[in-house]
Amino acid sequence: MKTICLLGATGSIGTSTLDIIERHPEKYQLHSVSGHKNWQKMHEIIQRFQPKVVVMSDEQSALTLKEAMNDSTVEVLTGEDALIQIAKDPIADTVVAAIVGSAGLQSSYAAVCAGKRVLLANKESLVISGQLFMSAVKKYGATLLPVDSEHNAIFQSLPFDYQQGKSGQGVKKILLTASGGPFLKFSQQQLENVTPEQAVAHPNWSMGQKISVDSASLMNKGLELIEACWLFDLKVEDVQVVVHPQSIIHSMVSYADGSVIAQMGNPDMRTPIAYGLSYPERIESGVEPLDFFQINQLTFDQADESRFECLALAKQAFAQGGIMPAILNAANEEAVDAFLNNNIAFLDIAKVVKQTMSNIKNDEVVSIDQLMQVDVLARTEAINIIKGM
Ligand SMILES: NC(=O)C1=CN([C@@H]2O[C@H](COP(=O)(O)OP(=O)(O)OC[C@H]3O[C@@H](n4cnc5c(N)ncnc54)[C@H](OP(=O)(O)O)[C@@H]3O)[C@@H](O)[C@H]2O)C=CC1
Ligand SMILES: CC(=O)[C@@H](O)[C@H](O)COP(=O)(O)O
Ligand SMILES: [Mn+2]
Repeated sequence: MKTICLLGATGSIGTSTLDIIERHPEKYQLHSVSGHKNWQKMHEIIQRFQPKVVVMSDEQSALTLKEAMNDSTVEVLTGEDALIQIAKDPIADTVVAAIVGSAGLQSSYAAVCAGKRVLLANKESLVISGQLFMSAVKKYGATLLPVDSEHNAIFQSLPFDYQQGKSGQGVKKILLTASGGPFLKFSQQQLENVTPEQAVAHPNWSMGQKISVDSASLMNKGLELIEACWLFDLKVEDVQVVVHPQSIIHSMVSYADGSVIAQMGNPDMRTPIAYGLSYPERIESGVEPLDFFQINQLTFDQADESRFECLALAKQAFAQGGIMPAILNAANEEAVDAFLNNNIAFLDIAKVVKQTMSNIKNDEVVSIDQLMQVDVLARTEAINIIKGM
């Protein structure tokens, strides 16, 4: 029996994880959960799963939840310290890190430092703090299992020794697939007028708002490229983005002998989550197997970085190193939020990120605390840029 701490239980990944846990009550027990503001959904989760500890990181939502509950056996906590507390609590052996954005960094890092089995959905953790994060995985003997569909696919397509941290093994290139998002075929002129509603309507995946906008701008692919480099000890040149609009192949590994191994499946996050929960075994996930006679075609193309500048900006930030990826990430989070609130246009997202990156001087990474300060600084800068637009 595995005992689970689920960070970001009220979100899209959280919901898919709960579905898997519910399918296998003999294998998984939910010990602790976190949400931020959605106390109604958390109330339902408590009734369904009866976790022992609940964190609502937003204080007012924690109070409202407490008032709505009459079950005193559940402990309701609030704040960042409480998130870290459940992430490193020895009772849970497995932590699913599914908070969105830099808000998820400290708790996922705490889980790694506690030597947990960590199912990482929060790609921003690796973008911001890749070096520190991966060093901590080694130092504290954590088991890091990527949940992001592409990285999970790469992990599944790598040889066992590579999965255990021994790079080489005849691996030549990683082919990171990208759907291209809802605006794949849009001209530059059409991109000027797209709305938040259009941006969050991903053609293949049902996801939270922030990652959906990132997919539409291709920032998601930029973040994933950085994520892949840290996870699999690669250089940017080792990773090729391949636009594959059907999202059937979730990524591939190309080998020295000419073999290319791909992981395929219907686009449903329950597959990588089930894989992470049961690794190295496999369990039922509720996802229908692919029906090859229903698939019309699988197509592939290059990514267009002139129309989707965010991908190029992410590559630049990673090449510059230091705190620059943290600056990129923070600026992007603010810009996406402003776009979703109709305060800036879609194409302004890249402008805000680019300007923030050039306004803040790069520096060496020292600690997670320093990176959290950089996050605040870059957000302040990005907000000023947004106000001036
Ligand atoms: N959805 C997907 O298919 C995929 C997601 N990912 C990654 O997984 C992560 C989660 O994505 P997704 O589930 O789509 O996102 P959602 O927006 O659906 O859910 C986000 C979760 O984080 C919580 N949260 C939001 N803000 C804060 C905060 N400031 N402090 C603490 N918790 C907070 C939310 O709480 P509440 O709702 O209660 O306010 C919710 O539980 C992201 O990093 C994303 O990039 C990766 C691959 C695929
Ligand atoms: C499901 C998942 O992992 C998302 O990150 C997905 O990859 C988004 O798709 P694109 O960014 O390729 O549009
Ligand atoms: Mn992905």
